[in-house]
Order: sequence, then C-alpha cells, then structure tokens
Amino acid sequence: MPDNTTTAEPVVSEAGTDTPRLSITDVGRDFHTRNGVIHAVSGIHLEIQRGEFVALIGRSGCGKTTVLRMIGGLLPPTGGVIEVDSKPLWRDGRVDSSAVTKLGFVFQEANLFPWFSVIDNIALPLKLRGVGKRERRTRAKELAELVGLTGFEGSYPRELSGGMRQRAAIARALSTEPDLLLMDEPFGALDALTRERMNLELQRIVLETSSTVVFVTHDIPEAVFLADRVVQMTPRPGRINKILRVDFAKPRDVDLQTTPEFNDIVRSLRHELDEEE
Ligand SMILES: Nc1ncnc2c1ncn2[C@@H]1O[C@H](COP(=O)(O)OP(=O)(O)OP(=O)(O)O)[C@@H](O)[C@H]1O
Repeated sequence: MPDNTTTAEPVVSEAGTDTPRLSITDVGRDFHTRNGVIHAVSGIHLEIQRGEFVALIGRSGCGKTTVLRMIGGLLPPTGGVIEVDSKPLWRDGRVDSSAVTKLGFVFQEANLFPWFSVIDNIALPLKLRGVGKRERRTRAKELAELVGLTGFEGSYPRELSGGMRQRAAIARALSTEPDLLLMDEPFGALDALTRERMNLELQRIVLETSSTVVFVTHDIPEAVFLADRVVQMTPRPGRINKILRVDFAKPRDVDLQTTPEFNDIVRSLRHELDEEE
C-alpha cells in the first residue's frame, strides 16, 4: 500500500521544476446567507501537474463542488490565488476569459441540447469559437469515435442511454482540447455496471489524450481506481485533510478492485471519513 500520505500542507511539485497545470494557493470561499456567513472552504493548497488525474472525495457539503467551480471559472474565491499554467484565473473577482477557454467541464447531468444531434452537440463549443463547419464535423466525428459513439453521430440525446449521453458530454468537453478537464460526479446518475464501464472508458480516453483531470466523486473505489492522487476533504469549513498517492500502473484493469492492496487503500480512506463523524 502506498505510504506517501500527506497532510494539508502545500504540495511540492512532483516534477520538480515543471510548471504545474493548476496551482491553488490558500484558496477559500465564504457565502453570505440570511443565516450568516458560511465558510464553505478554507485554506486550500493544491498543485496539479500535467497529465495528472486528481480525485476529490469527502462527505456531502465538504466543499468539493465549490472548489471545482472556483477552478472552473464559475465562482470567484473570496481569498487566495488560482493559477492555470502560471496565469491567475481570477483578478478582482473577474475570471480571465483566456484561461477559461482551456477548461472543459462535465457535470452529473450530461446537459446535451435535446434538439441537436450527437455530432452537433459535440461540435457546439467549436462552433461557438468560429471553427468552420467542415473542420468541426471532422473533429466531432473523431471525438465520437474516441468515446465509442461511432454509428450514433446522427442520434438525438433522447435516443441514447445515460452512459452514452455522458460519453457525448465528455466528447463535447474534449472538443476544445482543454488543458484541464473538470468533472463533477459525472457518473453519479449511472447504474453500477455502466459506471464501471465508464470508468474504463474515461481511463482510456484520458490516457489517449494525456488530459489533466480533476474529478469529484462520492465513490471511494471509483476515486482510487481512476486517480493518481486522491484528495480527501473535511467539512466546516471544507479543507484538504489528506492527499493519498495511488501508484498502481496504468491502464488499470477492473480486477485491480479485488486485490488486497486496492481494498487496503479504500478501507483507509473510508476509515478517515468515518472518523469525522
Ligand atoms: N451558493 C451558495 N450559497 C450558500 N451556501 C452555499 C452555496 N454553494 C454551496 N454552499 C455551501 O457550501 C458548502 C459546500 O457545498 P458544496 O456543494 O461545495 O459541497 P459538496 O462537497 O460538493 O457537496 P455534495 O457532495 O453534496 O455535492 C455547503 O455547506 C453548502 O451549503
């Protein structure tokens, strides 16, 4: 079992002098509500390297989505600095739009446009950027193939299964070749078997595209299966409690999940979460 568990200290770049893809320094977020101020997250330090897959886990309400939304340019932090490729993402509460174009988002619901076909949904971000029709269709077809939707390019979202819709959403997020793929419980609404298949698909896609991923999940085995590092958060306010490196070679096979080494890691993370109660 990996032993390089760390506490919530700033994480030193693993690659030494490499510029981290994402750097989060002392980031916090408060919400002012009718019942007072909620310190949703506080003192978050995290560096993520190119090609790294980081999973965020923790109890409901510990601030996972808040962190992801701040990284994704959807919610300004109330303190601290977030940098994408060494450039501040936020300045005076405003997001740097050039940095946001490097980000790709996948949510729990695929959020496809029902009146667009699969290919048009995948190509939409390219259309919004003014990419010509021929080029964006060629790229969208390649992405449909990458996510295993060849033959369904002309289908509409209502004609797809939940897993297929999520694959289309992943393809759409990849269409702009994001530097950072941000995924918020992307498989949370899927049944266990489909989820397992999607984990394998995602692993393959991420390896093929060398994507850097921040992945929020409630599912500890899913986090351990996919991630290079699992970041465990605790609530009130949301903080990073522990960062665990997962050293299993990639690509990982589903059988890994039956090994004692895998289950030791899952158990130790589960134990940490139980201790919070
Ligand atoms: N817009 C908002 N206004 C007020 N409070 C908010 C807002 N967004 C989040 N919060 C609060 O911030 C805290 C963290 O919420 P967040 O959604 O980030 O947690 P989470 O870990 O993603 O939860 P879950 O796993 O249930 O999705 C919670 O206490 C939540 O109530």
